[in-house]
Amino acid sequence: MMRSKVLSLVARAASNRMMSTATKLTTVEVNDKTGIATLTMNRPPVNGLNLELLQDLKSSIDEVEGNKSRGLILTSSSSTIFSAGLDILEMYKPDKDRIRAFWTQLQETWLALYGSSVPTAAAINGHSPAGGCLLATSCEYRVMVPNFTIGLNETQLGIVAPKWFMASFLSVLPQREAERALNQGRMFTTEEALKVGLIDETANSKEEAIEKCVAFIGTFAKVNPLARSLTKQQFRAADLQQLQNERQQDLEKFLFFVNQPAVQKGLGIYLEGLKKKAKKQ
Ligand SMILES: CCCC/C=C/CC(=O)SCCNC(=O)CCNC(=O)[C@H](O)C(C)(C)COP(=O)(O)OP(=O)(O)OC[C@H]1O[C@@H](n2cnc3c(N)ncnc32)[C@H](O)[C@@H]1OP(=O)(O)O
Repeated sequence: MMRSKVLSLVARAASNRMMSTATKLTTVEVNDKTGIATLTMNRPPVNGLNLELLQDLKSSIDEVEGNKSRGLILTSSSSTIFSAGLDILEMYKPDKDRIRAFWTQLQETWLALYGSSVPTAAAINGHSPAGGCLLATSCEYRVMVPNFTIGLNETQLGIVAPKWFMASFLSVLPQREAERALNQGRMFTTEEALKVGLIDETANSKEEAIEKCVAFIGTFAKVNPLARSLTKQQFRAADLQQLQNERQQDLEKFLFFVNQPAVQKGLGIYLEGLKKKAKKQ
């Protein structure tokens, strides 16, 4: 029996970056029986990670950290998309102040998720490119539904994944696999992802994926929570510290890169391609 506690009612959905409406972009439901929180992204059509969704994700993660949940499961309300990654509209012809806030928020959200003290798992119930893959690989365990794709495809867009994207990827894949996949901008099918170890299990539905995430989190039931979380944090400390130390440089590097005319041109062409494809469907 699930008592649905919507802990995070969030505001300011912006499918257009100038417009804000009172829609919740993330919800957190804590299961009374298991004590595990399910954090659901809800920004149609593709859970594009814009400033507001990133803010909501961060406050939901904080909420879960603060409410003594036994674990966090990240998933999506869409039946076909986990997250399409960063909202390209945030990076294409960007507003000067907003893009700073956007990247800073992305850093904060990653630090909170990758460094979370509670056990984390992703129920990947749809496509999960780029920033979507970053969120999934920031969790400790991944269960994915068949017939979708996951990966860091940045080079396909003519952009370069920052070091901390690579750190998350490398926490899951061996260096050789990670390097090759990133250089290729490779998207893995569910089956390929399982084979290479990018995901831990497959499931036939979102519900089954969540059950498997619950079972993973359950493996810690008899482990001392403080010892577990300190151990996790020691494993991740170097990656977290590196970004903490370089946050300002990382921001300036991103701004410099994204504002290059060639990068802007590439993003424009990519967006146009996405829009044409969407119209054809
Ligand atoms: C510069 C330093 C490093 C920066 C790091 C960046 C990391 C990133 O995350 S970059 C973003 C990379 N993401 C992608 O490449 C994903 C692109 N999207 C897709 O491949 C597909 O949309 C999908 C597989 C996720 C879903 O396919 P589906 O057929 O269901 O939906 P579509 O018809 O393609 O899309 C619907 C709608 O959404 C728009 N859209 C899709 N993805 C994005 C996005 N990432 N940002 C902004 N908008 C996106 C798409 O254009 C359609 O819009 P319209 O309905 O208005 O045409």
